[in-house]
Amino acid sequence: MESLKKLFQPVHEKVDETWSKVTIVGVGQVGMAAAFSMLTQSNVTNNIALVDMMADKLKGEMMDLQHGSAFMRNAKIQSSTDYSITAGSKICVVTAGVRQREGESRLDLVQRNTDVLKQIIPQLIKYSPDTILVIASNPVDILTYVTWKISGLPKHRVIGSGTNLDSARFRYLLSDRLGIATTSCHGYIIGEHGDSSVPVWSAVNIAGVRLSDLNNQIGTDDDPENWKELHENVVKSAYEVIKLKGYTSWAIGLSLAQIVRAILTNANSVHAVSTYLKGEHGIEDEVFLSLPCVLSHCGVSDVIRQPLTELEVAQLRKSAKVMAKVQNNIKF
Ligand SMILES: NC(=O)c1ccc[n+]([C@@H]2O[C@H](COP(=O)([O-])OP(=O)(O)OC[C@H]3O[C@@H](n4cnc5c(N)ncnc54)[C@H](O)[C@@H]3O)[C@@H](O)[C@H]2O)c1
Ligand SMILES: O=C1N[C@](c2ccsc2)(c2cccc(Nc3ccc(F)cc3)n2)CC(O)=C1Sc1ccccc1Cl
Repeated sequence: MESLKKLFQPVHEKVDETWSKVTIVGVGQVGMAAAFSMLTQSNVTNNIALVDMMADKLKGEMMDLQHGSAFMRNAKIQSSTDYSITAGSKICVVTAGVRQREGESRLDLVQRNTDVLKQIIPQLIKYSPDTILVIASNPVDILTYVTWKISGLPKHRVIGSGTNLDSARFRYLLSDRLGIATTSCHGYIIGEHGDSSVPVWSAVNIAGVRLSDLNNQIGTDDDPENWKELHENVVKSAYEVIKLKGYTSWAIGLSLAQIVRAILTNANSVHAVSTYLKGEHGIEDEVFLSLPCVLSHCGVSDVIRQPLTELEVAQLRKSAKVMAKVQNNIKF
């Protein structure tokens, strides 16, 4: 320690900051893309705890990230299979899960991932009782509901990534078709994440110019410009990416980092995420589906009430019934 005394004079004990601590459970493709995004994107966090059940993979991913510290902002990156490492996390992002087996039914997958969440969620709450849970594991809307039930947290502190990725892909495709930056192309996909999501055509706009005002058949089968294909390609591109690289990671990782940034910075910004929707648009069941939500330090502070067509409402209510039916068969 003698040489260090020549290097610097301690003035005050350093503080272990946890005000922006984020836990990521699951160091697979999604979890590590999320960790990398959070540590390298601006204004997210420099304090990450990684948890997984595969000890060697976990340590390897932690070390590999730590070795990039020279390119980060004083990052603190820790990991353990022991959940005590997660203590004091403001946000816990759950990407852990088992993959759908060939021919496996959605319900069977849900039950297996429910059993995974029954191991994870109580441990997270034990060490961070005030945390906000962000779920990415699929089927994300049902698993967000499962997390809400297991955790006992209030609904504003249990958030699913929902159609955040769907909406991002939709905006990219819109941007690509118009030749305008994606950040200036606005649109929301709502409802159930994945194959049954719902595009809100009346909300698609560039600088407030609604495409539906320029083409009142937009999104319909009669539309001569076939804008409906844009939403169809949101789904097709997911399957294409899986076919080409076997998984998806970068877009969902960036999507999770955006959600985390909005919460940690008390942004009050609007994002399509999966939230408790009983009572919205005539939904009667306790389900989690996506609508544009205001994200702030408390989690979901508001749900935006977009004017929807009868068809859009019907699609939303149909997804709610499908979710409720699956949820009623889950063994907790
Ligand atoms: N919501 C979305 O838009 C979206 C997009 C892409 C992927 N996903 C979903 O994200 C999830 C993760 O995908 P992936 O490609 O990273 O999978 P992956 O198999 O690469 O990683 C999953 C990780 O979870 C870990 N894990 C499993 N059980 C665990 C437990 N009980 N405790 C701790 N860790 C555990 C595994 O060890 C593995 O490292 C999947 O459910 C996938 O469908 C969602
Ligand atoms: O980009 C993805 N990749 C996944 C994936 C990642 C690793 S293995 C599969 C994907 C891709 C294609 C289909 C599909 N279906 C699925 C349905 C229920 C589940 F529980 C799990 C997966 N999932 C997981 C997923 O949710 C996405 S987004 C996505 C999927 C389908 C339609 C539209 C979108 Cl925006």
